[in-house]
Amino acid sequence: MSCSSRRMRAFKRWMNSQSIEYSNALDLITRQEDQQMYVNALCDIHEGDLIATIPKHSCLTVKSSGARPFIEDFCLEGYIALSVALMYEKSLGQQSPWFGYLQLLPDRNPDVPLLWSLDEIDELLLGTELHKTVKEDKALVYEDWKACIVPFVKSAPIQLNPDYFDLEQYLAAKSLISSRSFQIDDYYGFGMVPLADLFNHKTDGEDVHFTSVSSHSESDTDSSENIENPIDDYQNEDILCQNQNESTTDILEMIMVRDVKAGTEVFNTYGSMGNAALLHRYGFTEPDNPYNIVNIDLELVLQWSSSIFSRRHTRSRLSMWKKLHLCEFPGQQIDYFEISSDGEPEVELLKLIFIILLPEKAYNEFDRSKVALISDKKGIILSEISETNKKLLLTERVQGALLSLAGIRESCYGLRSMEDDVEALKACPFTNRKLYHSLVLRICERRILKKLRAYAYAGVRHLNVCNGSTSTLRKKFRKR
Ligand SMILES: C[S@@+](CC[C@H](N)C(=O)[O-])C[C@H]1O[C@@H](n2cnc3c(N)ncnc32)[C@H](O)[C@@H]1O
Repeated sequence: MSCSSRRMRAFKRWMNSQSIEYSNALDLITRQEDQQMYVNALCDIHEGDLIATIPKHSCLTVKSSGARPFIEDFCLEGYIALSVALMYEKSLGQQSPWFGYLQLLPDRNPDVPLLWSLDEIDELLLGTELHKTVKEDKALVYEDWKACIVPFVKSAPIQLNPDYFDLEQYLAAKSLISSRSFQIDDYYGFGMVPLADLFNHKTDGEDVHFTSVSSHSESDTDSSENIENPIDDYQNEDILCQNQNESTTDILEMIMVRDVKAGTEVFNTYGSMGNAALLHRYGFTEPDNPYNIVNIDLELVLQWSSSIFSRRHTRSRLSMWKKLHLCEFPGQQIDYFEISSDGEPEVELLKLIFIILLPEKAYNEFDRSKVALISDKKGIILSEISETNKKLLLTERVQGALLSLAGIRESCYGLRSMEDDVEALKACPFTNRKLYHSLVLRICERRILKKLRAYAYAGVRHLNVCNGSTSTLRKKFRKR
């Protein structure tokens, strides 16, 4: 019997000891090539079938861990507290009540970019939405470890083996928590949920819902809350601190939300996330993910503006846009603008570009009246422009600016062209997961930028047809 089959058998025995029950229609599989686990249907399973029940006390959380009193005394919270609980239980080895579960898990999830080396991050994530974020994450994790974990180990009232709490172990715990934890309820907060964490994710195509059944709800009738989405806001202390006294229910249920044929995989969903978020938290991407986005940083727009106009011009237009924005959305600061998966820029980006490009006379007029001229005859009130009528702002100059911005954003990916990336992906074995998923991310982001260019060009073409001035415009854009 292979090592992975032995571990799976031990896990099944442990589940039995914890009263975790699951349907005999489920096959828990470990793929030999890469040791990835997943769940298959052994026979047809139908919508509405209850396929598993998991007592909450079997989940590894801060509340259930033996380290709870020390964690609470030390006032650790959120993901730091759960990491300590996980490292503590691992340090106990066979003495831990979760040994049968922990022995099945990998030591860490090496696909999560937090665990990549700085060289890998620079090489594989250059230009992507994750490049800066992951570098910042790494620095923050080190600071957290130094500021919280080291003093905790030194001052804990019981002897802890520091080898199980070093930086490596903390990073390993963080990668597991990031990719395998679920929000349980207000009492338990979030934690590791055995069995539920063997299901892989499929965007908008899940087969099963993971649910907390409440038998003591306010209405005194049974109610259920879908907790399919593993704690997107797991650092939200408000949620974790509510109702500290008791858990309203004892079990979690997994219920089928569609039919699955025998022999096929049963998928959960981790939520509606683009590839950057999936790679960041779970270490994988999907080829056609409708939630992909690309951001254009405000900094980049200012860089573009300063390359054409004086600094004074850029500063005063920026502050006008900020004033207008804060009037509409008090307290909401914008540092970047989203480009959706179909290449549409968010309206605030168009407004900012529009204001930057207003000729001096029109700008002064706009400053007085808040009505901006979009042509000799037509004026618009900028605050009345929303996502639905934003195309009104697509003047010829705004479209030109969008093309320039798409070009500047594209240059962040370095010297390798999109075609190079596509070729590299074709040649990349799926088992080289870091390279494979970072290429998918780069390509899907660059496809969005291509669509942004098409969005701008489409407007340009439309205007040319209306104005009958195709050649002049073409020349203008070739020069840029
Ligand atoms: C909650 S676990 C799911 C079970 C996991 N396959 C295992 O071996 O334990 C989440 C991890 O599974 C992998 N995973 C989940 N869904 C995936 C998908 N659609 N494609 C590739 N990997 C996926 C990723 O490594 C992710 O971090």
